[in-house]
Amino acid sequence: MEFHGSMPSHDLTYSDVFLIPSRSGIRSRLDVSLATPDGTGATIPIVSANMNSVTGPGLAASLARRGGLGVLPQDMPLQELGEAIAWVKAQPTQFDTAHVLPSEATVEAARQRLPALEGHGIVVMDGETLVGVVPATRLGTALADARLGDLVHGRHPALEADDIDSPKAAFDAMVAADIEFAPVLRHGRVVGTISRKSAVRQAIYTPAVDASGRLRVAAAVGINGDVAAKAKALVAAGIDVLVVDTAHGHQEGMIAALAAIRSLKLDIPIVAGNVVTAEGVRDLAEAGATIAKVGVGPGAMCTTRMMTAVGRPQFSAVLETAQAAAELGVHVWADGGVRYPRDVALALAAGAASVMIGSWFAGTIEAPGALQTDASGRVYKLSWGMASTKAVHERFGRLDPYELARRELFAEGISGSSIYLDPLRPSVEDLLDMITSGVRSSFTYAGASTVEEFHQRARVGIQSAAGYEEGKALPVSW
Ligand SMILES: NC(=O)C1=CN([C@@H]2O[C@H](COP(=O)(O)OP(=O)(O)OC[C@H]3O[C@@H](n4cnc5c(N)ncnc54)[C@H](OP(=O)(O)O)[C@@H]3O)[C@@H](O)[C@H]2O)C=CC1
Ligand SMILES: Nc1nc2c(ncn2[C@@H]2O[C@H](COP(=O)(O)O)[C@@H](O)[C@H]2O)c(=O)[nH]1
Ligand SMILES: [K+]
Repeated sequence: MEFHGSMPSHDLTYSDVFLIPSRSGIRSRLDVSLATPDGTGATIPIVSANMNSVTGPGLAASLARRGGLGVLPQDMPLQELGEAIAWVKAQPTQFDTAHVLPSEATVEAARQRLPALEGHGIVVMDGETLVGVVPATRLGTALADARLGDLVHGRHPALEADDIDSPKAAFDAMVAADIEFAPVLRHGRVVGTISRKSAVRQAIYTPAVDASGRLRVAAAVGINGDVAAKAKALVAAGIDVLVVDTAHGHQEGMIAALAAIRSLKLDIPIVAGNVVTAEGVRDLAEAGATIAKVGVGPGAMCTTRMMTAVGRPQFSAVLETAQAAAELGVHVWADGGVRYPRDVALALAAGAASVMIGSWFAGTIEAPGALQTDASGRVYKLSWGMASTKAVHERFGRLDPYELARRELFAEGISGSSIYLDPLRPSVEDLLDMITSGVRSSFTYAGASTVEEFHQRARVGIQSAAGYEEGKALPVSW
């Protein structure tokens, strides 16, 4: 990356900067590879944050199916983590995971899973028997206490897995049957679902899979307790990447945790953070991390900057740490503060190998937790910071009340935030479409066909607040 003009002496965040187009030999945005060079096997440079409101098994599977990587949070009990990892590994790579409910379930229960929007549906099953399909749009008009079984009318067409020899064949079959969405069967058993959109996605994305062809997944550990034992258990459960995570990653406790993990000689990428300086990256790399997680304070749920003044504008944090990482042959994940596809492009321009997204993904169908509806009918999910009073309470609820009260005093995050689903992009996959199409386009503007080339070729300028404002669309006349 190079600055257009001179490099400023003050630190910059994503809104302060923009990308300048340069002569390009890339003819199509589809000629761009978004695969990350960080050794995680992800085919798009997107990871989901290890936050309880963001990454559960459902989101991790959908993300990996489109080439990204979900990081399960350190707060899940080990047994639950093991089950979540096994569940992700058992999900189809080619088809979507079905939203299954029994015929006795109510419309209300279904509404907590899916918004009443086209392209989605509930597969109604009693045990192994397929009863039928309720398109999600039907949930908008049905009575809340109606049984799903009573909403199944006629036989909704299903697709035979073995008949679908290409995404286009699946798409065409749905057009011919005049449906947006179908269950997929193999030998009479439901093996997943497919929609017109997911058929198109299948042709564009490459799933992130392990050596056995199963979806990849990561999990996080903190720095306290028997870190090595937990890391070992997670690797035995099947994780592909380990994340060692704490607010202040440049501390002796982290170095000791990494030393304990190093002694296990695990053959997977080890991510550690969070840091925002070159020295931080050097110390983590020396202790055994292959990826440094970068970002203190940019997160949407994060109050660290206002509580402590500590942190660093994220563009400069990524730029400095990525330069240090490149010298050491390690990588950087840019963690936090991403609100638009442009932020992902700028994090990659600054040298990040992957970009971690939290709160934006909390407002999706796949995020953990039930959908809620506000007084005006808008659908949202709850989110909260991992250092918030709520998270601390859940993490240490089993402790002695005095110890819990002591820890709650140190909260550095928001406990209750409503993240609204975008009616045009209710699924994490819709957000991935938006992000990756934006970033593919950024790459071609820079004449780059890979993440490494983008690191080399990106030209970044500095803009005023008015410059940033000018870039926004104006949905109403002025
Ligand atoms: N990226 C960011 O900006 C931030 C992210 N977070 C996220 O919140 C979650 C919880 O993290 P965390 O609070 O570190 O909890 P952890 O359970 O990982 O514990 C952190 C350990 O470090 C010690 N410590 C020393 N100084 C600090 C400090 N300034 N802040 C926090 N701990 C410190 C703590 O001791 P003691 O409690 O006795 O002080 C404790 O032993 C993580 O997922 C983390 O990523 C949290 C804050 C900022
Ligand atoms: N200071 C805090 N940081 C937090 C907390 N919970 C999460 N985080 C960090 O934010 C990113 C995600 O950022 P987002 O803008 O995409 O939401 C996450 O990975 C953590 O590093 C918190 O309670 N306090
Ligand atoms: K913030």
